[in-house]
Amino acid sequence: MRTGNRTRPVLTSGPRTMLLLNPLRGILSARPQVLGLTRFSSSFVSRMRFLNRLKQEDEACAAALQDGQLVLFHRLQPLLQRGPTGTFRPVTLTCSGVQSLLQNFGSDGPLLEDSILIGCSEQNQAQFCLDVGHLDQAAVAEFCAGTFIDLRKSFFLLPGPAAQLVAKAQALLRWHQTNGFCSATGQPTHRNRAGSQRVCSSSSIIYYPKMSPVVIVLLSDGSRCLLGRQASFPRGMYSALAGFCDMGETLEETLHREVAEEVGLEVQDVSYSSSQHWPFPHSSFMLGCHATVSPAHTQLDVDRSELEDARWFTPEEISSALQAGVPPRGGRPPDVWLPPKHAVAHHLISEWSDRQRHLQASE
Ligand SMILES: NC(=O)C1=CN([C@@H]2O[C@H](COP(=O)(O)OP(=O)(O)OC[C@H]3O[C@@H](n4cnc5c(N)ncnc54)[C@H](OP(=O)(O)O)[C@@H]3O)[C@@H](O)[C@H]2O)C=CC1
Ligand SMILES: [Mg+2]
Repeated sequence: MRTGNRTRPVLTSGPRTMLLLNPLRGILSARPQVLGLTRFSSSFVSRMRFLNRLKQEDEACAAALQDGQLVLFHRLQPLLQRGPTGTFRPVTLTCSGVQSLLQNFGSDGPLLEDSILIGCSEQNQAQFCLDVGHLDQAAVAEFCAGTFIDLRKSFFLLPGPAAQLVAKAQALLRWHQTNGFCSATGQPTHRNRAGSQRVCSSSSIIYYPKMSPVVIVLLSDGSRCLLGRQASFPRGMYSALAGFCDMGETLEETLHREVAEEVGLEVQDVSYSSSQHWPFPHSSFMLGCHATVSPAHTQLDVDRSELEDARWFTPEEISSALQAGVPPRGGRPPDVWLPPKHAVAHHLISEWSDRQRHLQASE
């Protein structure tokens, strides 16, 4: 591996360099006559159509890569950098920056073309990710003035949108790494340019990246909410109840079944709140709901093989746990604390707490 005489790659994640980017550069460079986009369409609509076209047209995607931003991973760990204000952000490189990095390290492994489309910036620049796991991790990190950090840690260090982007990128990289062969024929599969699908070379079966749907529910009896913890959770952390959807189930059926299985209660009303892609341990699609049980039937019958504990919490207990936040690493955590802000469980608990506060204020 050649490491001497290195030219630093062009970083695009800093605020100063971002200002230099032409906002329409990503779109215009990717064959605008083919894309059929105009400067004047809604920026969200044009971004979505741009991305969709890049998934469908290999040539357009290759052109967008030349003008794109890349997030680097090393064996599924994202490369992060601490910004001037102390907050973390993913290191993003230009295409030529990654090319010079690969050349400098004498890379004979995966090439720039192995990068996977993950999104489009507000400045209409296509975003890609690339795993350089064949290179020396410490040397690449030093070269890019960043650090490769385990996804679980990265996810909570990054601000929300960056955390979701990095989680999506890792999920796609992982999916490609583990879907190189057709499960029907055993023959190799080949990806399209964007990396949004793989096709069996023999049967032409098309494979798309997979997520497992999970229902997560915050149960309320009108005045309290129910939280539980698995033995595998960090000590003291309580969360909303969650469970994987079985084949053929609706969201409501999963919710009713999981609540019955885990705590022995019958759900009355269900309302949808919000959703989230959750990368741990593998890609889940979390569907967050609120649900009620009758105040006359709140006696828990906890399945101890699934949950170590489950209890009803008052609005005051929830409010003070929300204020206390996530305990710092090391030392003894409090008896009860709640999932961090990035988790849909936190969102459900906050929503319930706000609603209780409004109800109490209006009484
Ligand atoms: N973002 C958030 O706020 C939160 C996210 N979560 C996530 O929700 C997910 C589900 O919660 P959990 O309570 O564990 O789920 P379940 O209550 O469904 O229990 C998990 C068990 O279900 C079985 N199972 C069924 N289908 C699948 C599948 N597709 N993938 C993996 N296991 C499956 C496995 O059992 P077996 O091995 O016996 O077959 C597994 O051990 C977890 O991945 C967790 O990380 C949970 C809480 C909060
Ligand atoms: Mg569960």
